[in-house]
Formats: sequence, structure tokens, C-alpha cells
Amino acid sequence: MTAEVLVELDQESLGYGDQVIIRDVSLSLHAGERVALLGESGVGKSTLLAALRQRLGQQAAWCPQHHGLVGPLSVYLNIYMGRLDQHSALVNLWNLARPLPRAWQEIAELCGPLGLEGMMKRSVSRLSGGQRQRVAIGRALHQQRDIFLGDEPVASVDPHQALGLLEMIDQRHRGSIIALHQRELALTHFDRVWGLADGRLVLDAPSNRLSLADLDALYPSAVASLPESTTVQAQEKSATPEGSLRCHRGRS
Ligand SMILES: Nc1ncnc2c1ncn2[C@@H]1O[C@H](COP(=O)(O)OP(=O)(O)OP(=O)(O)O)[C@@H](O)[C@H]1O
Repeated sequence: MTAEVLVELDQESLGYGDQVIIRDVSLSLHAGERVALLGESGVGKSTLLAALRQRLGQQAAWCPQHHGLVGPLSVYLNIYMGRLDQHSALVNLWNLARPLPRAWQEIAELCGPLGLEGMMKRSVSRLSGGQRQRVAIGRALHQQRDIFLGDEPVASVDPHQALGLLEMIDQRHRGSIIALHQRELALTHFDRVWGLADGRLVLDAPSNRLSLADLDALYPSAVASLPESTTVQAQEKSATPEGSLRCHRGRS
């Protein structure tokens, strides 16, 4: 039986006003699927996530690239903001002055595994980059939505922490789409990779059918600036007779 489709695009062009950034994109996220979204800076990852977020509405938890935290406010209040729309204005105002016991307890339970225990009263402006990133993830988890959309949510943490955070995200969502630049992580942790290049979705394949060389093809400028002998492509070129890059497309 095919898994339920959580969100899909069918030959759509995405952009801003008259400016098309990604052309004719068709894709679908299935229940239980974790998708890594890769591509060079400026290729359109945030644009695609914004379109999916619009499509999903209240079903999507959202962790933006620049966190969108309020520096002078505490870790507790920043995470609480994930569910601001679920309370009345009066309750939210009261919570600014005196934390609601139930919300405090729920957020404390999130802060433990996020590595933020003991920091709930600290203002976000006094946190490190990695700690801020974990607060932003905490706020998205606190939303308690079906599907997690993240724009480089693990860019500022070490690889071990990144894995722990991704596992927390997996446990709490039916599907996820996460933009990132860590190619190894895309292959080891995710079920599927979507790759953008030249204004198109050029890669849509299960991660277990891909190699680092396939992902290198999404970063032509980076590969071009390296000495040939140091690239994965170069190493694979010498190992494969055809020496060509493979670019997969389509569900399998
Ligand atoms: N609000 C906007 N209005 C017009 N153009 C935009 C807007 N936001 C982004 N763009 C343009 O769209 C293109 C894709 O940007 P986008 O932020 O989606 O790329 P990205 O892959 O997420 O980049 P990065 O990895 O650097 O975050 C860029 O050329 C950018 O200048």
C-alpha cells in the first residue's frame, strides 16, 4: 500500500511576483518520510519551503533560517510563542508577567532534551548561536503540528547535537522537510533527498540510492573551486569507467 501523501506540488513554478525562482516543480511528501532539501546558496530552498508552508497552513511546524527569536525575552517565552495563537490575548499577556504553570511544565519537558535545562529564564540575547538554534527548534516543536518544515535548523550545532535534534523532530512529526548543507547527514539520517539546481528540482531520490558524488553535483561552484583530486567526484571518476555524474529523478 502506498503511504498517504501529506503535501504535493504538480508542475508548479515558484517565485516572487513575476520572477520565477523554481520552474515546473513536481514533488510529494509521504507519511513517515524525512526529506533533506539540498542545493547551493540562493538556489531557492527557502522559496520552496515557503510555498510548502503556505500549502500546509496549520499542519506545518516552522523553524525559520534566522530563528525569528525575540532577544530580550526569555527562552521560556520564545518557546511559548509557538502556541501564541492557541490562547486568548489576555492569557498571553498574563503569561508575560507570570508563566502559566502548565505551559512552564510542558516547555521544561522540551528544554531537557534540547539541552536548555536551567536556561528557561535566561534572555535569548545571552545565548550562543547553537543555543538560539535549539530555542528556535523548541518553539517549532511546541507548535505540535503534523509536519516539520525547517530552513537549516541544525546549521549551528555540532554533528552529535544535530542528530539528537533531528531525532526529536522525527519522534514528534508524521513527516519532515529540512533544508541543510551537511551532505553526509542527508544520506545517513533522511529517507529521501530533494536537490535544487539551475531553477529546477534536479534530484528526487531515496537517500539509500545516492552517494556523496551525486550530492556534489548540486554544488558545482564549490566543486569547481577545489583541486580535482580532493573531490568525491574525482575519486569516483577514477573508480567508474564512464566517469560521469549520476542525477536521479523520480520516485522508486
Ligand atoms: N522576498 C523575495 N523577493 C524577491 N526575491 C527573493 C526574495 N527572497 C529570495 N529571493 C531570491 O530568490 C532566490 C532564491 O532565494 P532563497 O532564499 O530561496 O535561496 P536559498 O537556497 O534558500 O538560499 P540560502 O541557502 O542562501 O538560504 C535568490 O535569488 C533570492 O535573491
